[in-house]
Amino acid sequence: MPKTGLFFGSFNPIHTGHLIIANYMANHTDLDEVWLVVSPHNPLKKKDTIINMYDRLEMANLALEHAENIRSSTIEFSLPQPSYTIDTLINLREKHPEKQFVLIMGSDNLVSLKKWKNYEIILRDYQILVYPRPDYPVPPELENHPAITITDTPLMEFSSTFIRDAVKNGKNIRYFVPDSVLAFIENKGLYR
Ligand SMILES: Nc1ncnc2c1ncn2[C@@H]1O[C@H](COP(=O)(O)OP(=O)(O)OP(=O)(O)O)[C@@H](O)[C@H]1O
Ligand SMILES: O=C(O)c1ccc[n+]([C@@H]2O[C@H](COP(=O)([O-])O)[C@@H](O)[C@H]2O)c1
Repeated sequence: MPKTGLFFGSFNPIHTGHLIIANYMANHTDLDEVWLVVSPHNPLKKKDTIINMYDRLEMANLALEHAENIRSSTIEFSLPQPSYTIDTLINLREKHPEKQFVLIMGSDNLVSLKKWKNYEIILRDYQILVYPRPDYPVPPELENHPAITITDTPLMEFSSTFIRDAVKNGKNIRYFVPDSVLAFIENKGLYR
């Protein structure tokens, strides 16, 4: 059964950290592919900091132009908002019974997992590959949980928040995002 990693996120905007994680998961683990699922609205985030989902998708597609075994997914664009992960997982399972889905998340999301809708069902029914993130140690009660695998990958101390703040302050963000994404942000005047 093909194994597909689902990397859910706001991607506001997508950055080099996301791309390194997606590439590691798609090409250095036993996953066959990774789908980067652009979420219209994370239930735990205020909507006013999140730009239009189509611009976020476009940036993800630009960033993934040369990626191997990684593609974007718009599955949540047609589902109710905010975007509850369990609802998307159930929908994907129905649509793709031939695939085994595995979740990919940074350790910050693992820290807030207990606030997610039906998180016990997620932990019961899905494997989760966790990418460690500075300042977000894995909660001890989840460290040895059978659903969870912590990957042995380098820490990257940057975030979409850092990029949005830098753009607002007129700072240079080259290399934090791919050149194509940088050009898109500049041309559309995003995050100013
Ligand atoms: N530097 C990083 N190291 C590890 N995981 C990361 C990193 N940046 C993002 N992630 C993970 O990528 C996924 C999508 O993240 P998201 O789009 O929220 O990016 P973010 O940088 O955390 O954004 P924001 O700063 O807006 O909260 C989440 O699972 C998050 O944990
Ligand atoms: O299902 C939930 O209750 C839930 C709560 C918080 C976050 N999520 C999802 O987790 C993903 C990570 O979001 P983000 O903003 O950290 O990139 C995104 O797809 C959210 O919709 C899901």
